[in-house]
Amino acid sequence: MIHARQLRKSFGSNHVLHGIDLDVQPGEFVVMLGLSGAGKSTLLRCMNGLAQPDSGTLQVGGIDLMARHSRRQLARQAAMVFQHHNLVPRLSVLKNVLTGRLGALSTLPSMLQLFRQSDIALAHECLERVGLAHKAHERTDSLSGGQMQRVGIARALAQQPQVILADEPVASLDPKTARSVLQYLRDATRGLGIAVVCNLHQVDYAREFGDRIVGLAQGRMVYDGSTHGLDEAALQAIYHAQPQAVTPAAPHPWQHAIPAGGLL
Ligand SMILES: Nc1ncnc2c1ncn2[C@@H]1O[C@H](COP(=O)(O)OP(=O)(O)OP(=O)(O)O)[C@@H](O)[C@H]1O
Repeated sequence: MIHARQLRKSFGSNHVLHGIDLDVQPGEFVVMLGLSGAGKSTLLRCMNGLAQPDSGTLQVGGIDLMARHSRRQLARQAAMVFQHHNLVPRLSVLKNVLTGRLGALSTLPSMLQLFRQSDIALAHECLERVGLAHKAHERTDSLSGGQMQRVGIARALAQQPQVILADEPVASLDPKTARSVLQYLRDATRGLGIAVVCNLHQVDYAREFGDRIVGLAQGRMVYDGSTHGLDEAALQAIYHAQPQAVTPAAPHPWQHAIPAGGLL
């Protein structure tokens, strides 16, 4: 699904990603943790084709993101769920979900938004997966924040992607609603074998919903392992990072979980 090797990205003199190695399998729910500025969004943006890595290799759903590719080609493999859901408020819930099908239409039908019956059926099915089938014909701005985020998930599912990239999808939601949204995201993607990489700031949610945790600190992967292995030492490395201390010469108890070559 996702294969990154020695991925590096800088903005001018700001070296943001320092050689990331990451493999994500179908159906896996990977939560990415790290301080603000650790490089989590930049890594997701590289995977979504919104940022171009400087070097290394990166494949998402079989597409080589270091080579030329079309947005449409990538949209069929990777869908994004945003913090502020990026929906069109005045459109119906169903129409917002159908925008996830635009990349699958040829140019003219896409410009005229002429959806096929099969696209409409799929959009209804995606709404059902997030428990919102009954809201299909309501205006999107009549929904609550949690419901809107579920529409964002349904739109991503409607792309029929192999990978969903979620950038802090529950940052603006109360804890109960946040849990319900993450539950829908996990259940829907697991049922369909879609790989998820989800940036979160809440360690509790990461432990509850992640199959696996990836910890970034100052653009380096300092933890890659199970939720059970996310102990104090791992949290210390992620949130109080001194990257020069995290080297093969000074192993941490959880270091076995990090792929070879993934520390520098
Ligand atoms: N388009 C850009 N142009 C210049 N610098 C950028 C750009 N995008 C990100 N950066 C810089 O890259 C670094 C990492 O930012 P990034 O948003 O990836 O971190 P993050 O871990 O996602 O943080 P947060 O949790 O706050 O979203 C920061 O120093 C940021 O200023």
